[in-house]
Amino acid sequence: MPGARDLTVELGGTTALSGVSVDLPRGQVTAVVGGDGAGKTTLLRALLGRVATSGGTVDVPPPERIGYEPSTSGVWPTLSVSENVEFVGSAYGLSGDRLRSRAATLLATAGIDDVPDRLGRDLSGGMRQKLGFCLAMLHSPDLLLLDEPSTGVDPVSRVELWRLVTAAARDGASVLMTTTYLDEAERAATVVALQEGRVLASGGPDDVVGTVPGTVSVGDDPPGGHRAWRRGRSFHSWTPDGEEPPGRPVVPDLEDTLIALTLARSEEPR
Ligand SMILES: Nc1ncnc2c1ncn2[C@@H]1O[C@H](COP(=O)(O)OP(=O)(O)OP(=O)(O)O)[C@@H](O)[C@H]1O
Repeated sequence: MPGARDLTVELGGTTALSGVSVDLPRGQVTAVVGGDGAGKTTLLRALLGRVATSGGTVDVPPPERIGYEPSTSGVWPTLSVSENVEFVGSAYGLSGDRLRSRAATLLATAGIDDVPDRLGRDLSGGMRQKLGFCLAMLHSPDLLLLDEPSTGVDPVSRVELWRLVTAAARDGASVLMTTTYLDEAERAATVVALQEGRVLASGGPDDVVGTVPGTVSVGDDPPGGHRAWRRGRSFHSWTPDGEEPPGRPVVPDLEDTLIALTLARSEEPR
């Protein structure tokens, strides 16, 4: 199965990844989540072989069977939509009717088949990300790596992008996407949460939620201390085992879980 084992990457004196493992089964979406600097992009770059690893192994298809959408979308700003397709398609060795029919299907599914002459730089953020996705998919890759495809995209376009991502998996690709949106990650088959280059949690979303130690509780008022966070109009907080929760216990969602795990880890003896 494609994936990586015990990956360690050092970048300019920083340990960007430390002992990270990820399985990438065909037909499944794996979501990599984590805050700024957690190591998400480095993981993608290590899978692509674009960054030197100092430990661990990577097992992925050959480069021509991988599709990659960088966080900047990969769309060429001074080329039109059609020109982007032709340019990227030719880099994959696609041309003529084969390229045209593949591109037509992808662009229509993405809902961006009506602006063939618009320049990349004149597309809205959501349209640009959707075109970037189509470009990464042109050659029907076996492994699709998407770096924050939905960041800065409006909620409707995010739903459409998610539909494209799941369709790619349904067609048999292994899909790995990084995201800062936990509602998206909750719908993936597997979530890998990174923190400071290490795996904070990994598994099916429900399994990850089940790993919270202690209690997550909800209350209307901030309970004070650093163990509380705002959720809508309420405050959630995490309490270690053996301590009285300040509010009513709730079943945590993925967001609560990752905050609680981070708090629990920060209180572990070093
Ligand atoms: N070229 C580099 N030289 C030195 N350190 C780097 C380099 N690239 C990344 N890093 C560091 O490696 C760590 C992981 O960075 P990475 O870009 O993978 O995180 P990320 O989770 O993708 O974050 P973001 O969402 O902010 O891009 C960070 O501490 C970052 O500062």
